Amino acid sequence: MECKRVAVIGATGYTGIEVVRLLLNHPSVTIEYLSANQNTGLLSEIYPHILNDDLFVISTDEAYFDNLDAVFLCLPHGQSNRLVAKIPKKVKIIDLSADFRIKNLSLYEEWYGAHKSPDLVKGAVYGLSEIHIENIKTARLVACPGCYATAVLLPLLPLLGLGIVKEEHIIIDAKSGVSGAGRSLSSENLFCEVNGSVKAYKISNHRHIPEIEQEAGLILQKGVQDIKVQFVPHLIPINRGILCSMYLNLKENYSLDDINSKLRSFYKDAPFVAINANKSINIRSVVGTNQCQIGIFLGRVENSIVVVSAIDNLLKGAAGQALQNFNIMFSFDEMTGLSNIPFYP
Ligand SMILES: NC(=O)C1=CN([C@@H]2O[C@H](COP(=O)(O)OP(=O)(O)OC[C@H]3O[C@@H](n4cnc5c(N)ncnc54)[C@H](OP(=O)(O)O)[C@@H]3O)[C@@H](O)[C@H]2O)C=CC1
Ligand SMILES: CC(=O)N[C@@H](CCC(=O)OP(=O)(O)O)C(=O)O
Repeated sequence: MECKRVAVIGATGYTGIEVVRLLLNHPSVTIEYLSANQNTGLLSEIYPHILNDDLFVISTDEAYFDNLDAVFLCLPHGQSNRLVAKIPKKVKIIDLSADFRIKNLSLYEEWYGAHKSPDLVKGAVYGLSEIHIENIKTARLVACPGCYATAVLLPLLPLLGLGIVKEEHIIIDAKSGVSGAGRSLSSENLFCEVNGSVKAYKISNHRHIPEIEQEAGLILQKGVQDIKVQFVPHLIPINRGILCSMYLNLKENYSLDDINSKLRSFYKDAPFVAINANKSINIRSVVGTNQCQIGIFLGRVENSIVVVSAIDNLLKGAAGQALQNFNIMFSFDEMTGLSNIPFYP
């Protein structure tokens, strides 16, 4: 099959270098160039785990787009929406930032500031692969979801959409490894600050709340701000991975077997989503993979369930889902370049 020519903009960040690693194992991709803000030069000198001596990182100011089929934007929020206007329409865009995730511009502005390419927001597709696969197939611009949002929405959306759980009192407790914060320096993420501790942060004030509420509202055919969730993220002293526990109330007295079979049937064609009743879920079993593992349990309170999901924030939560979306956009098998099994222990 013909190779697609791609560029990775922001290739020196944590998600960017994961995209590069995955692309190097993709049989139908040619990397045209990589770019960064300041960290330019031979990639193997910036990242010693990459041994190729022919991959150079240029400045994003010198980025060109004419001969590309696709571009991965792995930039901080507010930078992608600046750049997209320069990209010709024939080039497909896979954006890992939040710039095109939120459909309501005033809501976007509330959380991220003024949008620099508002005209392109409407046509962008929210890139939660399993849920929006049909729209992703024909999309020109895919906005990959946030890492926490992916771990929350994969179990939550079918539970809401199939009428299994109530939309009120959705309680989400999520924990993330430190790579979720990116590679740029911040004293909050220094070893001594993070190691040996766990902290809850941005309680009820995390920027993934609007995208979670938007998608929950859409699946229920309600407004993007009609559903409210309690969301508490925690920073834990590991490099990668997200574990998310959700406490939900059932609409009817469903058995666990019922819920398990409804979810399994919803995801029957989704190679990266694994559902199990009463299976203990952990981060180790998904790190290094594009999987989302989901465990469902009966709650102790009458008519309640507890749902636990785990993903690798840099793969299903970022670069892996981005490549999955690329595969869908270009009609490759969804799993191309993504079929890793995690190492153990
Ligand atoms: N980390 C994660 O788990 C996830 C991250 N995301 C999102 O993906 C995007 C990238 O995240 P991540 O890789 O973690 O971030 P990093 O901070 O690790 O990397 C950012 C990249 O963008 C470049 N860059 C930094 N500032 C600018 C600027 N002002 N203009 C142009 N380029 C710039 C950096 O270049 P240089 O090295 O030269 O500074 C680097 O290549 C973000 O929007 C993030 O929110 C989404 C899901 C998960
Ligand atoms: C541990 C940690 O700091 N995580 C990041 C989320 C990273 C991510 O996926 O989100 P965006 O793409 O929306 O930036 C945070 O809480 O801000």
